[in-house]
Amino acid sequence: MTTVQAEGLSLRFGRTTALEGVSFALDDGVTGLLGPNGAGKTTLLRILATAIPADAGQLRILGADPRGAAGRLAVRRRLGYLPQNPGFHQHFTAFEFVDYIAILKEIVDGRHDEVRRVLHAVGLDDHRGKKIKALSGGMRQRVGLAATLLDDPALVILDEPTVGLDPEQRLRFRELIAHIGEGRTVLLSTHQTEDVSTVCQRVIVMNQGRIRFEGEPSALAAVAMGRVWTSRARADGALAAWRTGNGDYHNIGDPPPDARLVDPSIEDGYLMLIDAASLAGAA
Ligand SMILES: Nc1ncnc2c1ncn2[C@@H]1O[C@H](COP(=O)(O)OP(=O)(O)OP(=O)(O)O)[C@@H](O)[C@H]1O
Repeated sequence: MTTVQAEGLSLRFGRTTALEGVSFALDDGVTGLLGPNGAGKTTLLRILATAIPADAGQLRILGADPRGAAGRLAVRRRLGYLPQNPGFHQHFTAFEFVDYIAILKEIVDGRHDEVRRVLHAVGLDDHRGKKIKALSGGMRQRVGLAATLLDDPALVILDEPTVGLDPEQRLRFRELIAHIGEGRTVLLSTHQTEDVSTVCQRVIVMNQGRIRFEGEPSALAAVAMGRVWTSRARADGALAAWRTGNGDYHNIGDPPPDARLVDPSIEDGYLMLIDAASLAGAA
């Protein structure tokens, strides 16, 4: 069974169209959700997490329709959601925070064992007695991730969990996400194309409330095939160009006839997909 099936989801906040006709399907494995600021990623995740309803469209999550109270409850029982700002209680220990979420989730039998299990799963055995305020950003994110894993959810929704982490913490966090994606459905919102290339089997790109791409990461890179080249000097007419470590310029756009074409990356494909204004901003 497809975990998530969305058809034509739309949502407006006053005059702002946050989502417009969004359709996609999610299955087991990790799917990355990429898009610039304001693309509609968080709004979409909140709808999938049943925190807010869409104005229009059809949605089935784990076979249930979240428009009705019974459907919402069925989804929530099998869902793990890590919002952008999980609202950690700074004076709680890691154990107390996850236990608090376990209480809210109405886990009754073996609750403390379950809290220990998820803290172990994210590598926090040695830190569970530490106060949240004393943990590093990466460890704090792991506490949040532990809470999303309570009761072994079938669908895990993570909103920009790698923001603010240093490279090593990001690497460790990616390893955890890859592991979590084995045998369940994970939707990972991110600004980092590297998150997508390292752990995602599929990727969705959003911009201005619409889906611009859905497919495998390699297919996202292929969007820029024949449109990426290097040059000694900044190329005229490139949509985006930046100087690389060896002093050459990396250019995206319509190449001149004698251009030294290079294989595009996922980032190149992503930049090709979003609009010219965003490309100018990225240059
Ligand atoms: N509660 C709200 N009230 C009014 N407008 C909102 C609300 N939530 C989101 N929006 C607007 O909807 C659009 C989509 O916002 P959203 O937060 O979903 O984007 P995003 O892709 O998650 O951005 P970011 O990467 O910056 O987190 C934006 O224009 C935003 O200002």
